[in-house]
Amino acid sequence: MKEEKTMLKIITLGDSNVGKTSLFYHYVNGEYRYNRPPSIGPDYFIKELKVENKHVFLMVWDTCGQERFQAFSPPYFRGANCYTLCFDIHNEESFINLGKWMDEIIKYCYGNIPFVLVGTKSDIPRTDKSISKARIEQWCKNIEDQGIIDKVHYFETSAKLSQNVTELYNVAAKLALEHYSIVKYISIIRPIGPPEEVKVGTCC
Ligand SMILES: Nc1nc2c(ncn2[C@@H]2O[C@H](COP(=O)(O)OP(=O)(O)OP(=O)(O)O)[C@@H](O)[C@H]2O)c(=O)[nH]1
Repeated sequence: MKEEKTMLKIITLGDSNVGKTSLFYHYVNGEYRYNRPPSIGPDYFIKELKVENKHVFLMVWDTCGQERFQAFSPPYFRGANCYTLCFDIHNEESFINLGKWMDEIIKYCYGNIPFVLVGTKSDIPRTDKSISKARIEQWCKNIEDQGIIDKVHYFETSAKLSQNVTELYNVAAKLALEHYSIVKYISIIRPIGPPEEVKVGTCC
């Protein structure tokens, strides 16, 4: 029998300049690109891989963190199986704005929200102004305590030094497959249409 092919959608989110495109570019091309112009719109690529012995197509979306993109972003938030939520570990504002990005994700999801938290630019040594590991752990714990997700998966990455880039996308792919299976299961057991509060099909 022909193996069923599964398309999983992963969306990269976070403030402008945190290094989203550099991560995305590194994952696609296996290298760091210096002097890249800022993103002017969303971009994506599709990669074929095996996740837990299942043949899947990973559709990874890069977005730009600018306000003008956020104003038009809802179509890109929808239909995701996992989000990679990025902040720069040396940029306080990008860490504080994680709450804003979470609010956006929550609008389009229900149940356990599949996301991976990514602290970027780990090749730059931490200073007093950087976000401490203790603060990041506290942020993860708050999210877990609110029941938004059972366990936050956190990676500190460097696109520049190739640290944790593949690892983060491997975990995102695994979470995306789990989410895909749950949504598929719900749509099978509720074929006539979901009750209003479940909103299958309009969420991630
Ligand atoms: N040291 C270091 N710098 C990085 C790393 N990743 C990205 N940068 C730098 O951070 C800046 C922003 O990187 P981008 O990948 O363009 O950031 P972005 O989040 O996609 O920005 P927008 O497209 O505006 O949303 C660039 O100058 C990169 O060279 C990293 O791992 N280490």
